[in-house]
Amino acid sequence: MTTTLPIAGQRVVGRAALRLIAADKPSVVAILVLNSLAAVAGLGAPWLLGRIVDTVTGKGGAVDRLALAVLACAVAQLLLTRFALAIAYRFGERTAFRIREDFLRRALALPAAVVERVPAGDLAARGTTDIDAVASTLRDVLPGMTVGAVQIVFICSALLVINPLLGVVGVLGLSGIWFVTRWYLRRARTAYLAEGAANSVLADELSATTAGARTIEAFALRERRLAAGHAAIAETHRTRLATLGLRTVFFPLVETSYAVPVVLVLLVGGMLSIGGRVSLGTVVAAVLYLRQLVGPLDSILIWIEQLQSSSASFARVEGLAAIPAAAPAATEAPRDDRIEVRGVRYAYEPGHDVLHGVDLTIRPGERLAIVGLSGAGKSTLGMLVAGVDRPTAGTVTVGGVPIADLPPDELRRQVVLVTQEHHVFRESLRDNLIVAAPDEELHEALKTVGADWADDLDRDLALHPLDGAQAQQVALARVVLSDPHTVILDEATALLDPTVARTAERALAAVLHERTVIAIAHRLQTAHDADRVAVMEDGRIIELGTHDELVAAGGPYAALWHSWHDGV
Ligand SMILES: Nc1ncnc2c1ncn2[C@@H]1O[C@H](COP(=O)(O)OP(=O)(O)OP(=O)(O)O)[C@@H](O)[C@H]1O
Repeated sequence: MTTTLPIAGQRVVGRAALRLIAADKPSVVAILVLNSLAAVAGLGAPWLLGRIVDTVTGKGGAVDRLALAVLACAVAQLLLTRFALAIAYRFGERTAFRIREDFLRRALALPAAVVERVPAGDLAARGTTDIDAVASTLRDVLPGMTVGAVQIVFICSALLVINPLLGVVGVLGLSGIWFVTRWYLRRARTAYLAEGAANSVLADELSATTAGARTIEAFALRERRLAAGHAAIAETHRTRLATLGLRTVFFPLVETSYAVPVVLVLLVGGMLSIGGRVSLGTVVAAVLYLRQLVGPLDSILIWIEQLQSSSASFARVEGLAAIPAAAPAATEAPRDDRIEVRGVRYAYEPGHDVLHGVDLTIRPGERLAIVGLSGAGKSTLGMLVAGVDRPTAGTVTVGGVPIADLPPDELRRQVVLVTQEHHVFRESLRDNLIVAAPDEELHEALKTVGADWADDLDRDLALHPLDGAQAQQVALARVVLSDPHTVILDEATALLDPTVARTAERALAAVLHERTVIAIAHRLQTAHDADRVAVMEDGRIIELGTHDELVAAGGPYAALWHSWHDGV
């Protein structure tokens, strides 16, 4: 069962955007000022063209000087825009950097148990495509909106100044755009959130399909995966069509709304001009201003549209902050190496306990095997004893301190969980060993686990990847370096091929030497060799004792043992 990552509300997104803007105030101010000046420079041309018309019709000054002024305005606008853009791009990239860093920090601060349960595709989509969408909007939206807004304010003012009546007619004629935009905004956020969620599901399906390629082949699951993939693609298609559908209504309506004020000004201006109350040049300038409004209005509306999609993305990025980070670490150090599990319950989903009050004391130095049918709760118990998550009720302590509260460095010295998943990072071999130690110690640890191939600690594992057996040796070398008193083995060598498993088991034996071992046993031979065996069924320990005691007791373990032993 997976957990869905939360989505931040509009207010949280708004505050986060303001924080990002406030973090780079000088750039924002420069962007606003330069773009405003560029917008003012851009206003010179229509007014000057109006004067040229009046000059030609015999009411003004020299045409050549006016034409030169038009050119000067254009050059000033070009230069100011260029500098404003350069600052805006740098601002955008710095901001993207900040969002990415924050996202990474938040993702790493999530409790490991949460990370394991969230769909990997969703986390990846939020960390890549969503952040990209936010970053490019922040980079472009500020200059885009400023230029647009300043131009609109100045153009409308100019319109009102050259002729107040024509100005009012023009501005009123534009009001239809407001209604159209309101209609659109009411629907867009939900539609874009649905699109983002569908994209995440698709990313998840694709990553699950690639990660499970072997299983799919082995169990002939191709058709089932195709059906699941098809459903995810169909949902992406449907949600994309929904947002595109909104745009197919929005943009044509806006286009039509632009013509309304021009027609009105031409009608009113024409009548006033015939009556001699306004010059033809003024009507021409008013119409040119209105036509000039189309550019900034268009860009503002495109930005509003873009803001809808990227604020949905930002809501997904910020959603991560809504998950409580791992609880503060314990300050107390464990008194001894004794691990106690008392009255432990655990639920992956609220209300559905998979452990129902487990009690267990793990004696320092013992080898304890946990056996039971699939789904009995063995891995869950192992995960809690390893401090990956806290129990829903009850306690899991080492030396009297709750294990999951230990700071990572301390926890690593107490208990380490070894599973069949060996994470190798795209870094050097040295960095992959994780524990900072002198080279001799690192070599020694690698030698202990039989990694004869590992002579170069600087080997770049991104360029020269490890095979399965080598990756497992690196994982075991990490255990040697952490030097915990207790190691939990959960299917540590179960899925490896037999030749590799033998090497791995030799390495494992070296690692386990003189440590407490809790082995989640899939082969009863492991239980036979252990000091004690705990038998789990439906989230409870139903038997606990030595192999011989349990066989003699003739209970569930004895039955399991006989059926396995007779089958061998
Ligand atoms: N991530 C998870 N989300 C929801 N339920 C889970 C999750 N992991 C395990 N469970 C459920 O918890 C119960 C115990 O599972 P657990 O993996 O601990 O059993 P197990 O004994 O280790 O089984 P196996 O031998 O198959 O690994 C099962 O019902 C399982 O379906």
